[in-house]
Amino acid sequence: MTEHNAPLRIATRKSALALWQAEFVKAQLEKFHPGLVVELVPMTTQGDVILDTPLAKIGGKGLFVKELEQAMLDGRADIAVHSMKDVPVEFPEGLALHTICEREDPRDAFVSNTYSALAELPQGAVVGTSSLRRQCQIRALRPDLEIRDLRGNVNTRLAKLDAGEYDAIILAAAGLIRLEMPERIRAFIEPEVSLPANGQGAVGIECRIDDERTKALLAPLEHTETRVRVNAERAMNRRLEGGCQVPIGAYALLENDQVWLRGLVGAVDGSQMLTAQIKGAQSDAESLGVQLAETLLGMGADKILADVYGK
Ligand SMILES: NCc1[nH]cc(CCC(=O)O)c1CC(=O)O
Repeated sequence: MTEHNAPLRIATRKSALALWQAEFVKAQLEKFHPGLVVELVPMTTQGDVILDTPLAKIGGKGLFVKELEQAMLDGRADIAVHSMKDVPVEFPEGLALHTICEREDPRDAFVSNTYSALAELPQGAVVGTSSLRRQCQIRALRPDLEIRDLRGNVNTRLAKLDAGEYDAIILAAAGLIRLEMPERIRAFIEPEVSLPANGQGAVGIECRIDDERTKALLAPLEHTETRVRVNAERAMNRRLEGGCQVPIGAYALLENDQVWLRGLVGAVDGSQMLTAQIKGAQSDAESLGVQLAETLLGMGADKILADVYGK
């Protein structure tokens, strides 16, 4: 048993963005619970070490969370803070996503030192992104552009842009805003052009399901609207078995008491892009996600995803 005044330990990756998110949760916890001591436990994950192989080939985003989850299961840490879009849809036994914090801007951002928007890029311009979701949507809009892989954390990606390797790169706006580089965003790419990844811009907190003290401490950080939106988006991905890095977009908005969920499944080469949408009651957020996934599967998403996974 943990003593009631023991420090709360946050397992975190060491990238600038991961540390920002961990510090953000630490500050929130300290604000809500004066006197609580919160410590960061920085860790290196497999995903941080293997930088030269496309993510889909080495087992996907789960590689960024495994070590953090083991630390919680071993009792070396109490919580892990994640970018929701990097959290696999299923959790290991004994752990759960307990809290979802208020969402930052969910849109993709166009970043360039030369051009001010996607539409202004000249024919054949080189665009960097390693996200299949971004690739297929950009290809559908601008088949003339040359898309090249771009890996690494946010600062590494910006350095590659600045070194002249790309004419432009696409990043999540949320990362640039959090790292206090909003001026890097030359244009926001609206969801109509690039549907965001499920959970993009939201921070989630994972802990042991039997850790009542930690769950009580986390309760005030929960943001209900974000939770409903992300639940709908993740339910869609889960039904599509979009566990790996796949060209899937899922984006929910709340309108009055309704959820408006849009989904997208694309072929990587831009040859096919399926989109669908659904509206319904907030209390049905998850079943709306499942229904939308089934609509997309019925439109042919099953064949596209089988090709991506090489099944
Ligand atoms: N895949 C990496 C990743 N995971 C979370 C963010 C930041 C935005 C967020 O919190 O969703 C980023 C960077 C990016 O996609 O540009």
